This record gives sequence, C-alpha cells and structure tokens, in this order.
Amino acid sequence: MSACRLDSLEKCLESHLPEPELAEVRRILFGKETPKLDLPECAIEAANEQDFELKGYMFDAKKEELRPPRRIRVGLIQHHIVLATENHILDQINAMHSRVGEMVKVAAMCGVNIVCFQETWTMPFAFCTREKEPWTEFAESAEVGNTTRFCQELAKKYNMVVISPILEREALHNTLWNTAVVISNSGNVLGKSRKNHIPRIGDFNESTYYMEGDTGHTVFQTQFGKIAVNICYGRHHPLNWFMYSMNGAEIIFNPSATVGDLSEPMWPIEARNAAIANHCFTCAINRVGTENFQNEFTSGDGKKAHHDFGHFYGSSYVAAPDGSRTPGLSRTRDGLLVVEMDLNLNQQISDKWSFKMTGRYPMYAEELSKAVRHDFKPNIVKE
Ligand SMILES: NC(=O)NCCC(=O)O
Repeated sequence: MSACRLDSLEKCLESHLPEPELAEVRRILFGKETPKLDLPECAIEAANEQDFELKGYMFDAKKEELRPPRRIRVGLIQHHIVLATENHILDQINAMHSRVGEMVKVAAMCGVNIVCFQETWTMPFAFCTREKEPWTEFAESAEVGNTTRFCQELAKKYNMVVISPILEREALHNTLWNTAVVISNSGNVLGKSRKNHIPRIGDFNESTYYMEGDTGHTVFQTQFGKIAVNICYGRHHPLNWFMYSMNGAEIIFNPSATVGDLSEPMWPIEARNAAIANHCFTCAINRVGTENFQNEFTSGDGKKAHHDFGHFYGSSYVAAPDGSRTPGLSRTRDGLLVVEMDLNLNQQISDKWSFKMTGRYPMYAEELSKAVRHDFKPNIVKE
C-alpha cells in the first residue's frame, strides 16, 4: 500500500482488531481514553458539504474544591494547498484564505476559543526548491500584512484567538522569518513567535530563505490561557519545549510541515513526550497532500532530481500532561480537530509527577554552561 493510501493508524486498528483487544491496544498506545465531544449538527453538515474531516474529543480533569474548572476549546486545522503551485501568488493566497476561513467558521460553530493553522499556511512548502522567485513573494508583514488583517477579522468576528504561522518579511532589513502571528480574540495582534530551529535535512532547505528566530520563548497571555508556539523542527529540541514551559505556557502549539519518509514514526512521540515532560498540553498540526513544483530540484543527497517533496501526512493531534492523546486527524484529508481541555489538569499532573519540582535545574544550568564552552572536558572515567 502506498504511503498516501492509509487514511490513519487509528482507522486501520479499528478495522482489523476485535473489540476487547482494540480497547487495550488503544489504552497502551494512546493512554486514558479521550471521550468524543458532541459537536453541533450544523458543524457536521458544513464539514461534510465542504469535504473536510471534523473530529472532537475532550480531556477532563478532577473536580477541585478551591478552583473552578478552566475548560477551553482549541481547534487545529490541517489542509492541502488549494491551487497548484504555478498559479498567480495572490490567487494561491486568496484561495487558501477562503478555504481556511470556511473551516474557522465551523470551528466557531463548535465553540473553539483558540485556533491554530499549519506552518506557513498561506503557501506551498516551496523551500525544497531553493529558488527565491517566486516563493519569497509569499512573505508578508506580521503586523499589517493581508493575512494578518484577514485573521484579525476572523478573531473579532468569532471571539477567537488565532495563531497564524506565515512566512514573514520584516520591512526594516528585508529579513525573512518563519513566524507565528498570535492574534487576540479582541482582534489585536498580541505578538509573534519566530521559528527557533531551522532544519538542514533532506529537502527541507529552509535555511536558504530565513534566519533562526530571535523572539526566544515568548508566552502569550490570552483570555483562554497562556499559550506558546514551537514551530515544526523545534519539536525535535526538548529544550525548546522546556523553555516555553518555563515561561508558563499551558498549551504549546506545534504548527508543522513534514513528510512521511522523514518523520512519521517520530510524529506521535515528540509532541506527546513534550506534554508529559512539561506538564502542559501540546497541539501538533501538519499539512496534507503532495505538492508539485514546476522545476526539478535536488538537495545534495544523491537522490535523483524530483518535482515533489513527498507526502505530507497530516495526523494532527493533541496530547495532555497525563500522557494521553487524542486520535489523529486523517493522513490524507483536510480536517478540523476540536479539543476541549480543562487546564487544571496541568497542575494536577504536576502535583502527581512533580517533574518540574524534581528537575534539579540549577545543577543542569551549571553543567550546561560548562558543556557549551570550547574548553569543555567531558566527564568520562577511564580505566
Ligand atoms: N518544516 C520543518 O521544519 N520540517 C522539518 C522536518 C521535520 O521536522 O520533520
């Protein structure tokens, strides 16, 4: 079976395992069951009409005596590019705006408070080509660009925080960045978070285009909780997740663009492990489809010249601090994942497992400050 024909691991297990084993396999693979959310009929109909998958799950927390529950809903949106990559840039962007705008409308019907789109959601993932033109023309201002204005309208209209990862052009020195713009539910731009770690692997030739982010590990205080954005390749860096969490993030979003051959076995583990290790929720989002480019490209890895990157496998999911996770969205279809979470779970799990409390951070800070020096001598005992 080809990589793009398997719809999802979960569906595959469901159709091949008998019920008692299925429940046990699910418990071992995904942790405590995440019950399905009741979503409104109008949302289900709209998703069907517009041909995207709509799924909803919930993570509950124990009732506390002193604190009320802090239940909120997040929406994760994964999608194909709408028009082929040869089309006029503005047509491609506008087509993506209208597709995602419709999906956000459905998110609003489902009571979503914070929505996050995939990495550089307004464009094909053209960085594989290493061609500057026309792809750099997709870059926009994070503060006043068309895409930010479009998201501000959505945020105001639906009273929703919108996380919009784009290719950013900073006017001052024409620097390009890979940036998530965070727009408050008031419609104001709350700030931006730039991608900290840039891949240098396979066809991910992103270092040709933009610089390592300079926004550190900013956390955004929103009406619905403290959120942070760790963009794609940053998920392979445990310290990156850790620092967002040290700054108080309760939910860390990981908008991504990654392909099956490279990272699929790592995908279900990394964001989930980060949720466990940092006592927070994590939301992993990946685009879907295979994107074709007119000119062939190579990446100096001995592979024959090719026109596409491979299959972006979707599979967006949410993980909780107790190690449980939702099933993923499809590997092949556009989709909206709506997840209700009680943020009280973070403190409850922190009290239970105490990873932060037992973390011995001063010891590591001291060791790490020595280990990064050029005169560092590894502490190895030899006979
Ligand atoms: N977009 C991006 O950073 N992709 C790198 C590949 C990966 O991290 O799986």
